[in-house]
Amino acid sequence: MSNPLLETRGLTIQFGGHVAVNEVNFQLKPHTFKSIIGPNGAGKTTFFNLLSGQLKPTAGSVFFKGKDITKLAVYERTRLGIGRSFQITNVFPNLTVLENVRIAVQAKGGVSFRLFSHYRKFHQFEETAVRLLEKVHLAAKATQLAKNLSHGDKRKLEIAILLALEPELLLLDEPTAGMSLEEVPSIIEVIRTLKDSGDHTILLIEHKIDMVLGLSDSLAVLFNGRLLADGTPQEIMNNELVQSAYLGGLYEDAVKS
Ligand SMILES: Nc1ncnc2c1ncn2[C@@H]1O[C@H](COP(=O)(O)OP(=O)(O)OP(=O)(O)O)[C@@H](O)[C@H]1O
Repeated sequence: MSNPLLETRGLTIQFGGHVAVNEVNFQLKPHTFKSIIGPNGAGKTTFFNLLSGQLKPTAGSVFFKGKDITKLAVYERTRLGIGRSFQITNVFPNLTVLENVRIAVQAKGGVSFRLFSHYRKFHQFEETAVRLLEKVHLAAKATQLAKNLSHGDKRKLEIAILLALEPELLLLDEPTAGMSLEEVPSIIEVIRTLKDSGDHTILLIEHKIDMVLGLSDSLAVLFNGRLLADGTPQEIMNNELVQSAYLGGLYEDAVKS
């Protein structure tokens, strides 16, 4: 049995009187794909914020590769190999798609703009950027300005920028949020490509269960800040606790909204 890449022990955060994440003990094995599901307000994004360092817990710890990272800042966690996407797309609108990714590759390479005179190096960064755009099925739009992309393509661009940091662990926060129904299959395809590449461990938030059943090796169910269950998709669908607390009644909301 491999050690977990990511682990939380008793992870808790309280906002005033509200416990948004409540004593969560969670494990993620390397090179697996897990989705966190749960209705609106279950604590999924807050849990992600605790993993990526945007929030500090009231109690409990986060471990990455066995190291306690609870007190580390976001950039330190990024450096260790944790890459996180947000529900809101975050790209430079007036740069081209390729430029957006090339700058991220360049930043990872530690080369500043002023030192950026060596043509060969520039070419290498650009080649890497093109390769990343191919990975997210966006190479054909490399020369378009980012601001002219559809919402779905912006999400793909954001993933390519994230990949430029070469994260071992990818935290994807509702990659289909705000997308039109027509755009959803293509982003799912991108996520499947990332999974099949075997290069990353992936943890994905989604509140529409049907979206992730076919993709996930396992599902973790958050409900009222608590980890209600964690298992294979089959185990989760058959879990009585999940059925009564989440699938019963709330499932309809979760798949429709
Ligand atoms: N900074 C904050 N201050 C106060 N309450 C917060 C804060 N962040 C989150 N909460 C509360 O914590 C609970 C969990 O919110 P969270 O956004 O993590 O849920 P979620 O499962 O990601 O929901 P959604 O699917 O709608 O994104 C909610 O009740 C929310 O109002």
